[in-house]
Order: sequence, then structure tokens, then C-alpha cells
Amino acid sequence: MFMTEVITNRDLVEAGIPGGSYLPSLTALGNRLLSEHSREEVLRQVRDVYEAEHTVARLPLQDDVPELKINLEADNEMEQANLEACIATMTEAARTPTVRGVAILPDACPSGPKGTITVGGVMATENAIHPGMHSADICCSMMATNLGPVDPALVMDTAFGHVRFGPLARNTSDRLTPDPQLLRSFANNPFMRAEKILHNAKVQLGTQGDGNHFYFVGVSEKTGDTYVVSHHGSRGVGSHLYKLGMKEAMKYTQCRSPETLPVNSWIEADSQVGQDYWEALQLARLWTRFNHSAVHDLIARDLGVDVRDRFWNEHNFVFRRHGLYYHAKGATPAWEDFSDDHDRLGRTIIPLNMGQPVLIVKGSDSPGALGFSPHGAGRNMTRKAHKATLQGRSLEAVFAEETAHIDARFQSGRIDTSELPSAYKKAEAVVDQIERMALAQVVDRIVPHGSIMAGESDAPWKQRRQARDRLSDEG
Ligand SMILES: Nc1nc2c(ncn2[C@@H]2O[C@H](COP(=O)(O)O)[C@@H](O)[C@H]2O)c(=O)[nH]1
Ligand SMILES: [Mn+2]
Repeated sequence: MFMTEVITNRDLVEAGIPGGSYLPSLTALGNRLLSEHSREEVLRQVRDVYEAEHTVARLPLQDDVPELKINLEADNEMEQANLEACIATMTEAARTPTVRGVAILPDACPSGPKGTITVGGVMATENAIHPGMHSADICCSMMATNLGPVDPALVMDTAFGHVRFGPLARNTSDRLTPDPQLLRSFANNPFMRAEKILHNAKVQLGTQGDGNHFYFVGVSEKTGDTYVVSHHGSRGVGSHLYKLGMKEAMKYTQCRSPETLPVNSWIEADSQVGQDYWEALQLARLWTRFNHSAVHDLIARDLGVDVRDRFWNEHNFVFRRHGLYYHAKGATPAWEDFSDDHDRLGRTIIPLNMGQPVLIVKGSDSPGALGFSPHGAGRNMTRKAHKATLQGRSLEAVFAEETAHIDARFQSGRIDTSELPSAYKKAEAVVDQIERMALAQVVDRIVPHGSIMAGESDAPWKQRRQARDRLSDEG
């Protein structure tokens, strides 16, 4: 009988057992064993029990990575460099232990340090949701509304009065009202009930953000009807959800697979947290749909016309299919029933740039692209590299040349050259690859009349990016 002392939680931690909710029961076990064994023996036995019952094998990075499905062709040196960078980063990301399939699309370009999924990229994973693979702009998406045979110039002016790009929020007098039932669902979800999410769901409703988000007005080649097409995501709702998801993912992955790059951390999909996060993603999606349609409805109301038709699709999201989680970061789902509210004619939307038609396509569910098509034209070079190509020319001259055939407006009143057509890959080459690689079938084209975007601003995040660019120039 050795009963001379007790074992505490701290003793177990000092003996190398990490803290956790199981600690009190292990301590109780240790104290029972103390009546029969030496302290040293008890600690050894408790450690064995901990290892048998409370640890899971750590997952190493995969050496045999799934075959990379490449749907991207390079026509010149710059495109070749882009393709190689895409392959390098996706090959690294594919080493993440959960990854079962990888594809890059014609609009692919790197977006982050090596190992980060590309824009124009798809990653299929097993029992894992990776916030870094659907990106921070959760449910970035396109919505098209057919307004009938209305004068597109009138639609442009009406739209301009209703959109709120950039740091412009809707002020209290023109704020839109969120769907009360949706807000109740937010309050019931452990992620979505966060104060910042609930706040943004109210004050950011009817806002579009900045960067390459846009409102596009054009005329259908097929019917002559005028369409409005919008591009934005879930705004502050999604960006805060992304932060919360990433925090959970990093906590889990640091223990489960410490070799995995932090950006590729994941949440176990069939855990409670995973189910809550999945539901939160669906709620952010519903908020985004409401955000697109609320502004489209205001435009139709002011024009005094009925909405003749409407469809939409997300391109930054996670889809459950074939028992796997398909993460799309800038990729359009190309199978018919990818969501509960998919278009009954199977149409999705692929824009190219403000001066080119928006493509209305029917996805081909190509196995060679894991069932996806591109979400745009994509960039061959960074914003900074693109700016360098314009050196020596005034902003106004570049703008006038590239937008002569359309009514292009920046809501801030300041030209953002990084959003002009020349910033994107050649539209014809992307369309050619979509068709030749049988990723989707073009069923209509919305010919551009005009486009509204945020424009250049002094938003704090833009200033931080410029400061980083200056530093990298100096360094
Ligand atoms: N019709 C327009 N298309 C545009 C515009 N700016 C960008 N784009 C295209 O959209 C995709 C979406 O990019 P994302 O990664 O931010 O989702 C991009 O690849 C471009 O091809 C525009 O003003 N009008
Ligand atoms: Mn987008």
C-alpha cells in the first residue's frame, strides 16, 4: 500500500499529458491506482490509458498526391510562368492529408504563398472542410436578372442609384431589411450568432464591397432583353465567419497534422463543429442570395418592370458530392443540381471583363475538371505587375482606350486600372479553352452596355497593400 500522496491534474500535465476535458477522469484513475502502485508506475499506466483512448494518430503530409487535373494552356512565356506557379502551389496543397482530387481551370492564377489553392482551383477532400480553400470571400457569386426589353442606359442610371460599392455603406435612411427568419437561423448557429456577423448582416445588406465586384448591364444576344449581372460575396458576414472557421481549423489541425500548412487547416466535417460550420456556410450563402436579389429588385421596381427571369451561382464555396467535399475557389459548379436553388435550365454565369460579354453557360460536368468550369478570365499577372505595364500613360488615356465602347463607371469617381480589361487574361483564349476542353457550353452572351465598380479609394486595406508593395520594391 503506497497511499502517501495524491495525483493532481497538474501532475499529469507535467508527466506529458496535454490538458483537455479528459484530465479529471484520468486524475481520478491515477488516484485509484495509487493504492496499489508506486507513483511512477501510476503515471506510466495513466499515460498508457491516455495514449490508447485520447490520442489519434497524427496524419503526415501525403507523398502520393492525387493526379493534378490541368485544364489550362499557356500560349506565351508569361502564361507559362503562371501555369508553372499554379502547378507548384497546387501540388504542395495536394500534400494535405485530406485531399483526394485537384483541378485547375483556364482562369487559374496563384493567390497566396506556395501551398495555397489557386484562384480557378478545385480541391476535393475527405471528411474535411478547409476554410482556406473556399477563401475569405465566402459565396462570392454571380446573379443575373432579365428585366425585359428595357433601355440599358436607363438600367445603368437606375442601378447606379442603388448600388453601394467600396467604403460606402447604406446609411440608415436607405438601409434594407434583412429576412427576419434568416436572422433567427443565424442566432441558432454557434458561428453565425457572433455579434460582428449579426451586425454586418444588417448594416451591410445592399452593399457590394470593392475590388472586382461589379454591376454589369448588357443585352442578351439571343433575345435582345436587358440583363443586370452582379458579382459579390457575403461581405462582412462571410469574412468574419471565415476567421472563426479558420481559428477552429487551426486548433484542430495543429494537433492532428502539425506538418500541414496553416492555410490548409481543416475542420473535421462529421464532428459537431464541422456540422455547425457547414450549416453556417449555407446561411452565409442565403444572406448573399438575398443581398444580390434585394438590389436587383430595387432596380426593377424603379424601372417599373417585372423580373422576367433570374438565376445565380456561387464560385467560392464548398459542395458535397460523391461522399467528398469539393472546395471551389473561383470555380463554377458545372453539374445540374449543385444546389437546392439551382437554375431549372441548368444555366450558370461566367464573366470575362467589363468590356466583354458575360457568358451564360450550361456546365458539362467534366470529370477532367472534377465537375467544374471557370468563373471568369482570371489574371496572368498581379495587380502590381499590370500597373507596371501601363507606365508612362495617364490613367485617363488608358481608361478611355479600354472602355470606349461601354459606359464604365467607378462609384468612388477614381479610375481603378487594375480592373480594366487589360488586367485579365485574353477573353477569347479563355472561351476557346472552355469549349475545347468541354468544360461548359455557351448558351447565350450578355453583350456589355456598361459596368459599375468601386473604383480606387483610400480604404485602409488598400493603403496597407500599397505599403507592402512599396516595401517589396525597396527590399
Ligand atoms: N463582366 C465583368 N467581368 C469582370 C469584371 N471584373 C472582373 N471580371 C471577371 O470576373 C472574374 C471574377 O473574379 P473573382 O476571382 O474576384 O471572383 C474575373 O476572373 C474576371 O474575369 C468586370 O468589371 N466586368
Ligand atoms: Mn468572385
